[in-house]
Amino acid sequence: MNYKTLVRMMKYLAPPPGEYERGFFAHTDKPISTLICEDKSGLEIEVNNDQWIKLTNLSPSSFVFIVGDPLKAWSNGRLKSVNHRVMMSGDKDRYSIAAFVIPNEGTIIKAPKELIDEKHPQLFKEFDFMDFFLYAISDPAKHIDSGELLHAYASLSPPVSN
Ligand SMILES: O=C(O)CCC(=O)C(=O)O
Ligand SMILES: [Fe+2]
Repeated sequence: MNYKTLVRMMKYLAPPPGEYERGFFAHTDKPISTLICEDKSGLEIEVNNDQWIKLTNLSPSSFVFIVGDPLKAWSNGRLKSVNHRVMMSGDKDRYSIAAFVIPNEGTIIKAPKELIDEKHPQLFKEFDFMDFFLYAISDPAKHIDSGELLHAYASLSPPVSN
C-alpha cells in the first residue's frame, strides 16, 4: 500500500486547578493507523462500555499504536479500532505528536480472502479509503463518532461467507 504519513503536534492547556477536563472528545480514528507519543499522560482508551483506562507510566520513548476504522475493516474485525479520548488534569500543559497513515488516492480497503471463512464471515463491504475518509470528516456533527460511521458506511448485514 502506498501512503503518506501526516504528523500533527498538539498542545493541550492545563485545566483550571482541581478539574478533570476533556481535552479531546471520544472517537475512533479514521486513518489506517495512528502512532501517538505524549509528554504527560492524558490518553485514555475505552475497554468496556464506558470503562476508561488512562495509559500511565509510559516511558518517554514509548509510542501508542492505534488501529483505525479502515484497518479494522481490512482485518475483517480481528483488529479493534479502540475508542479513545484525552482527559486533562494537573497543572501542566500536555504535548503530543500523532503520526497518521493516510493511503494514496484510489486505495481500496478489502479484507483478504484468508481472513474470511465460515467462522469469520465478511463483515464489511470493500470501499475506497478516501471516499470513507471524506464521508467521515465532511460533516462536523459526524466528528463525534465511536465507530458507528464505519458501520453505517460499510457494514454488511447479514455478513457473507466466502
Ligand atoms: O493527543 C492525543 O494524545 C490523541 C490525539 C488523537 O486521538 C487524534 O488526533 O486522533
Ligand atoms: Fe485519535
